[in-house]
Amino acid sequence: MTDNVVHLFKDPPADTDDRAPAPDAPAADPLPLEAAEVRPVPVWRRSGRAVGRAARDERTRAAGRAVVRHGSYVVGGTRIVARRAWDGRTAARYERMIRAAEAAGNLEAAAEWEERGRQYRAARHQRRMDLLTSPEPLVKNAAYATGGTLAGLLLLGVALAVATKEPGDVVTPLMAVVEFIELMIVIVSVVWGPAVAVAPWLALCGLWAVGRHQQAAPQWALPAQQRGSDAGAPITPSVVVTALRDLGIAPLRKAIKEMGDVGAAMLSPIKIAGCGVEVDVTLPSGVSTQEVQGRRRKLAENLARHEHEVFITIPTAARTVRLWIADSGALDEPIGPSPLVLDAELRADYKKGKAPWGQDLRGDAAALSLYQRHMLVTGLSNQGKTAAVRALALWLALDPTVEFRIADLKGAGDWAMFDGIATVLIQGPTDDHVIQATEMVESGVTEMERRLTAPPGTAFPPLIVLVDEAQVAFMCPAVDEEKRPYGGSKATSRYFMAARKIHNQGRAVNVLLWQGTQDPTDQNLPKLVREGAHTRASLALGTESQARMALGDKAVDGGAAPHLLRQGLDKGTLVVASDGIDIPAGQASITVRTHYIDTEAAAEVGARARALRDGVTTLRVIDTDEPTDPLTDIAHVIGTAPRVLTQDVLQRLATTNPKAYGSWTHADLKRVLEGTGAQPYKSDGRMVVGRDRIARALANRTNDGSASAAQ
Ligand SMILES: Nc1ncnc2c1ncn2[C@@H]1O[C@H](COP(=O)(O)OP(=O)(O)OP(=O)(O)O)[C@@H](O)[C@H]1O
Repeated sequence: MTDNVVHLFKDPPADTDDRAPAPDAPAADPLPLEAAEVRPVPVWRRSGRAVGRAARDERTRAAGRAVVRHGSYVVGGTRIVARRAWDGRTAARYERMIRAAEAAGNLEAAAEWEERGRQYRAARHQRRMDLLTSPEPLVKNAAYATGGTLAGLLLLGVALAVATKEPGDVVTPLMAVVEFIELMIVIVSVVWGPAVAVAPWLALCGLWAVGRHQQAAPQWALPAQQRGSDAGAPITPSVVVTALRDLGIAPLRKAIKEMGDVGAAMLSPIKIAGCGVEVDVTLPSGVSTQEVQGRRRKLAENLARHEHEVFITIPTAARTVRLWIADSGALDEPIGPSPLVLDAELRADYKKGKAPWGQDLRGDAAALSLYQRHMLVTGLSNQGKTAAVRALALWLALDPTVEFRIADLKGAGDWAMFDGIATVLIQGPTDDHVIQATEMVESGVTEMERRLTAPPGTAFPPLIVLVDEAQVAFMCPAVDEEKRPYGGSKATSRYFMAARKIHNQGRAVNVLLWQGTQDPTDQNLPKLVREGAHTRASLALGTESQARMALGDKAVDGGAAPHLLRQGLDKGTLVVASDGIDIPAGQASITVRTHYIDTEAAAEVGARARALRDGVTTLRVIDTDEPTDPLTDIAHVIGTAPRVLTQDVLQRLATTNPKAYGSWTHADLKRVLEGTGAQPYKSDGRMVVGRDRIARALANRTNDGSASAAQ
């Protein structure tokens, strides 16, 4: 019969699993390795993997998060509503505020809250006592009200009956009220059932809404846009308090925990300040302002900002730190061009004016008074030091009474636009340039000493002696013929001693030293020279110890942190310590983002400054080995001015060629010019040398020369 069976499938598969091999069957070959590995995986393991895959699937996780989130909203909302109700019914709020004030060490506020709590309790007690005695008047009042209403309705009915002449109308108003009440009862009896059914759901929705509004769910369960994307999030009191709490300062954490919800009592109102916000934090007792300052990076990260976007300063109020928190990325936006470039009519006033330098972090204009202040600007290389000092010099150049003597010891042409403005312009990095720069500073000392011996009441035009890249001078190994070094910081070091002398006495007679220096060390910027400057400003620096050199301990202890500026990114941003700039009360320094005036724009401003001046001749120091021709040199130092004071001629000659003219007196000048027809003469009561007379003397000499040559 089996032969007659027709299989409905082709070659049925051999079911090797279920059937044991026949005892007499030949032993099967052992399975090759590959075959062993593809053995089916047990069902339990496959199901486990499938469950794991499903659990890891993003859709499952999103669904899980949604369930937890919405559940948490309800639970959190219930907690919040319950606490609000509890706060409303009890004195818990006052207790909490007292604890917060105590934790913050503010005993005055604690006493005030205690008093408010006492008043609240007294009022509550009074209400309860009133409740005990209230039923009798309540009943009475209800009886009066009912009687009054009935009487009123009847009166109305009587009036109606008189009007309609229907005696039955007396009760019409009364019946209308009865019918209305009946209708209400019907409505309530109809609505009551569904209302009772719906009310719990409405309450649930309300609690959910409260929880959702307060984001009362774990961070990980929140929607993606609220979770972890707090970079640049607005700064709210709770964000600041949480950031402070998580700063890792145990007493601060403990105090904030004790304050609970009212930790924000430590904060002043958060104010918009430029491209960021500002808030003062009164620290609880036991927490020092220094501890908070020392954790700037952590605080910034807790506030979802970069370190350079948070500034911590110490205002006047005790135990208080002032936080300035930039809007995310705002500090990387450039500030606008300088008013010097924008306003072609701008003029400077050395004494009363302020140089428009840039903006402070609040976005307010930062202007610096340069009146009688020595200046030191430091920073790492290529951070904008020259541009910052030059911006100030360009502004001051718009006051034609100011004389500049400039040595640029880099010599890359950054100061070339001062040709025709400065009376001395040295540009170059070699030892020879340092020697000339030193002699230029020494000529400043000579001028200062002359002024110091002038009769009291003499007015002195400002003289700015400016050395850019002054570290080159301090590091110069050259020595003069008396073996005195030009560089270094010994008592015999010529640059150092000249700088110190100007620092010590130059201010009162308007002889001021401005120095720009790079990457300060004790060697390239000696302590006495750093301390002598009234205005100290620093661009990005490498270390805190350099910041201390640049700005002084007081400024750094007060929060100045140029070492935290970002090299390369914060170009042109300076931390400034000076009484010439408005610094918020209690702060020791201010951060200024300077306007950048590039070399081209600087040349334009320079041209305007030159036009305001009366033909200044810039001396590029003459090679001292050249033979001297006094008449030509005098003509050169007079330049295009019609006449120059003999004193100034002597001084310019000494600057140009100190070897030849350094020791010259009025008598020498007179001797040389005698018989040339260009002798010094009196003009407005002062001895001067006239340009035209010198030119004539030179021309006569040439003619004489050519005449004698012709003979
Ligand atoms: N206020 C500014 N804003 C933006 N960028 C600036 C500013 N000032 C300078 N820079 C940029 O920094 C570069 C270097 O400026 P600068 O030559 O003034 O630096 P430096 O510190 O004097 O350099 P070095 O010490 O090497 O002489 C400029 O070419 C410019 O690109």
